[in-house]
Amino acid sequence: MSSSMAAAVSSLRALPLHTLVPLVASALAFVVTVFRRLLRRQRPVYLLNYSCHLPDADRQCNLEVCEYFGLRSKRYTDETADFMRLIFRKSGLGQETFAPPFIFSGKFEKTLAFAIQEAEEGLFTVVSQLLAKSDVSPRDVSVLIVACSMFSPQPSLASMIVRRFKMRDDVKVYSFAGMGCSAGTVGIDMAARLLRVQRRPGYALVVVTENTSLNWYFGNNKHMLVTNCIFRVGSAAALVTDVPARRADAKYELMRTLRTHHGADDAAYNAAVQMEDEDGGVGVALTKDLVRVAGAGLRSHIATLAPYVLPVSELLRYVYRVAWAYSGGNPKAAAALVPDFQRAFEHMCIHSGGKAVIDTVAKLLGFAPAVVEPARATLHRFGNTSSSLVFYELAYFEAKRRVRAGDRLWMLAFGTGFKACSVVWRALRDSGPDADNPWNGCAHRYPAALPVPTPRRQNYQPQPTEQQQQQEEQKKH
Ligand SMILES: CC(C)(COP(=O)(O)OP(=O)(O)OC[C@H]1O[C@@H](n2cnc3c(N)ncnc32)[C@H](O)[C@@H]1OP(=O)(O)O)[C@@H](O)C(=O)NCCC(=O)NCCSC(=O)CC(=O)O
Repeated sequence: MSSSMAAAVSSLRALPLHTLVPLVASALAFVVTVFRRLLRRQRPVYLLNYSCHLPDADRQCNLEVCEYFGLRSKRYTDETADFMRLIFRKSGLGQETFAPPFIFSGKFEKTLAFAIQEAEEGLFTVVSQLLAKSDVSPRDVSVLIVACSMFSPQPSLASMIVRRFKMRDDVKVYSFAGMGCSAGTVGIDMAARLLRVQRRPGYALVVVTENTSLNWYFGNNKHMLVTNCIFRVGSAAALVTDVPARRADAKYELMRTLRTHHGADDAAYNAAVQMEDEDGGVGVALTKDLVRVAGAGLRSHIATLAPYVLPVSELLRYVYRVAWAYSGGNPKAAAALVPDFQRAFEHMCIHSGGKAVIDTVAKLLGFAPAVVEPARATLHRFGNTSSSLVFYELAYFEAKRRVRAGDRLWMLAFGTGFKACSVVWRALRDSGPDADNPWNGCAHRYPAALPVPTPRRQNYQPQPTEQQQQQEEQKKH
């Protein structure tokens, strides 16, 4: 024992018992806490890379394509066609979104074969692109998570991928449906949890898509027609890993995930539901209440998220503003206050499930138009592609070369149920567009290509359809 140690021990011995006991107890508690923390420390999880599907240009779906399909199918009344035209014009979708294969087939029936074709095209393309550019073999993948809300075939979409890419037989496969547009973020959360309980570091492949073929709605229920007008084809795949050696190649590190479920509330549960109309036509109904439900869900979601992501200065500022409003006798104003999330994140991938959804998030969180520009651009270019939306939005930031090492990025998605899910990333390096970035060749057109915002419920005069014009002509003669 060195002389200084011996001196310390003898001075400890000299202490009275009532001082020595608490001192030793606190020191022991400190050592145990540090040891337990070290044992429980989770391995960092990285987003190695991701890939989004860009269907062929001949699958682009402008208003003319929709009108032609509607007319030729002979399944819609004039009033219904007018309604869809109105929603299309107001939706914030551009003229280059992608429709499922059956729309272009000349057959006006939804069939399982078309749904399988739609699924295979999206899933197989994104998985091949992603594995190739990440230098990962399909046999390296230990966890496979596949999500598609509206289509759940047997064997599952996950099995289709295992078969196609000849994955190993101990791959842990999870295929989930009915989770709505939040499934992409839920998939990342699930991948991180599954990797962390594995003994050895590995790779989790998360593949998300939506499939509208079998839920294309041929009827007159307006809530179900809105789905036809805003949902479009899109898929994404992401490779999540906790292999320490891949940190140098990874684009982002996962900082936090948060999932909140508001389904205990009837209105939230019923906001978006798959149903049959009175004639037995199946589709997904989006109620007008969905936007309010999304706002309420977001409020409770951010109340949980805020303490984990906001800097202390912003939390204190928020508490001060709330206290000030209360002390001024204005509890309503106090309840409406939200912290400034722009102090927590440099980039935000906000769920772009519809124009009104983006408007609601922007209003509630006090975001300037520039903050929601990527969400509006994604809705305009790709439509509501459901669970893959947040990846198309991430690709937008990269296409615009806005991501710098150290930047914090917030993915926020809503899903039927009704649920909200957040994923927070930190950029490990500057990122530009990959060769398969779906915005290559069009990112430069944004935000200029976005339509001028129109006030909701503005007077709108529907244009006569081709059929109506012909009837008018016939009447004249
Ligand atoms: C549909 C819209 C583009 C319409 O634009 P505006 O709001 O500017 O237009 P508006 O208010 O004048 O409405 C135009 C006409 O559409 C009708 N209308 C609007 N929303 C409707 C709805 N959900 N069901 C039935 N009708 C609806 C209005 O009554 C009006 O008809 P009339 O003139 O006859 O009175 C917008 O409201 C919107 O973006 N809504 C949100 C879409 C949505 O739910 N997205 C989430 C998808 S689900 C998701 O993302 C999560 C998941 O799936 O998991």
